Amino acid sequence: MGSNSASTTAPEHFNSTGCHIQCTEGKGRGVYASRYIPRKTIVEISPVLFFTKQEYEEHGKHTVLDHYTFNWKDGRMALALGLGSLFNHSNTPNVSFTLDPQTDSIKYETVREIDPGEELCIFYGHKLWFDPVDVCSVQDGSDPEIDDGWGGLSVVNEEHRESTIENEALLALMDGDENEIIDEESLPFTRYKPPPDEEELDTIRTMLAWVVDVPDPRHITALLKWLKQAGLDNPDLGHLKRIRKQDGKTTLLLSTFPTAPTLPEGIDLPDPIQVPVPTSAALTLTSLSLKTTFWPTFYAPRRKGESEEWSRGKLRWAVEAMKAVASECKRAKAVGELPIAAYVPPPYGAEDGKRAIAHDTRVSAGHPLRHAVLNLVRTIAAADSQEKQDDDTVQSMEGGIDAPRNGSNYLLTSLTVFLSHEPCIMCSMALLHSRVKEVIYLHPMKTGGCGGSACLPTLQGI
Ligand SMILES: C[S@@+](CC[C@H](N)C(=O)[O-])C[C@H]1O[C@@H](n2cnc3c(N)ncnc32)[C@H](O)[C@@H]1O
Repeated sequence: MGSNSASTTAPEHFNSTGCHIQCTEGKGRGVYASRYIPRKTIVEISPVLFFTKQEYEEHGKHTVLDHYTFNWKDGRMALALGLGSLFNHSNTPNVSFTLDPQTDSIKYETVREIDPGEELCIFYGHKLWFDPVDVCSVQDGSDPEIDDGWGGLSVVNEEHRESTIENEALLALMDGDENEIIDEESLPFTRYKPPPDEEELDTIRTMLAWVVDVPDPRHITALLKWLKQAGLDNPDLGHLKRIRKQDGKTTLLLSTFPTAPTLPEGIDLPDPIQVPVPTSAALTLTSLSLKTTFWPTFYAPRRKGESEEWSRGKLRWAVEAMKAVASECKRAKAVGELPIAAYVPPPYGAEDGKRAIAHDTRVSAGHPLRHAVLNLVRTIAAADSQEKQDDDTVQSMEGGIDAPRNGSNYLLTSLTVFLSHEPCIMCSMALLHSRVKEVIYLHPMKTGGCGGSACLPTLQGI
């Protein structure tokens, strides 16, 4: 795009905010910093020229203007005048923009400090019509999490939301019967593709579980009842059979908790022991026979498409959750923290359940580990522990038994965590340890532990 003339530097732009126009190989013209620009500097306010949809469809779309026009809030097509049309795209933008319908203009503001010579970029959206060259990302080797802008959040950020082409597609997808399933190809996110099932003995992933031999199989019914009452029928072990009958011996699977469960009194049992058991169901028959050598495992071949289907209703639920994340990011930003947030809502369709939200507090706490995810996990742990104390008080008042609730020892069993940014390896491990069901994030990170630098759940030994 634009002219790639031999002279690559134009005079400094007369908006005098320290920007000039310059050409780059593969991108055409772009906006560059002539000098150091502090964070939160308004570098440009561009007036906007409007076209009707019809004018755009019949004319604009077939001209070079197509590279510059975008949807305004009310459905008209808009063209930013001034520098506005010359900001190139980056996945890690250093400039955010706000549409102002009062003045029919767009405000461009830096989201971090900009060094002289750096290009100023905005985030166009996730579906680009060209092959992006991305040099706006942090260039000085500093921590991208610290220097993070608003990349990715524009999809759910109210101020930016309606300016992206994909938003119209998103609104259309959410519209209609809540139970209607959305085609996998139309979903507004990409799924991390799990690796194929383990089909070699030494690649089977296992975890340690407590088991106990039951010398008299007539006690099995009573023991299964006890497992339930004791809260040990954890969904985490749902892929494994509870009882193994081998070489004339009956063995009962108890739990994967770190410490051995206290066995019921009145039944004569040996001490529990720990054995390795598969971490997931068998997806193929070969894997089934291998996994069963560790412990009897259920055979659960994946359905076509392999992963859980998404309905329009579930998408609406997820978009609402992401809006909560974006608002939390704004709150964090307003108090000088990094705009990184994590949110866990009750599961889709559930009327009630755990709910918590947290943002990064590394700046105010002066603590390098106060990542949003760790703050979220701590919030949930604190709430759980408070709830348990309250339950204990009620139980002791009522003389009830002190039994953990089903799956209550894990913090995020069956829950989805929504994040502004892909969690780092430390946070991914915390989520995994909390037995999170799924993680949905907006902004991928090179250092991430959910597909960026590694995908933790797929690592050998985890
Ligand atoms: C709004 S214009 C930006 C200014 C444009 N570079 C020019 O010279 O006029 C959008 C166009 O710039 C180009 N562009 C923007 N960001 C880019 C990027 N990261 N990599 C490659 N081309 C980019 C694409 O051709 C796109 O259609």
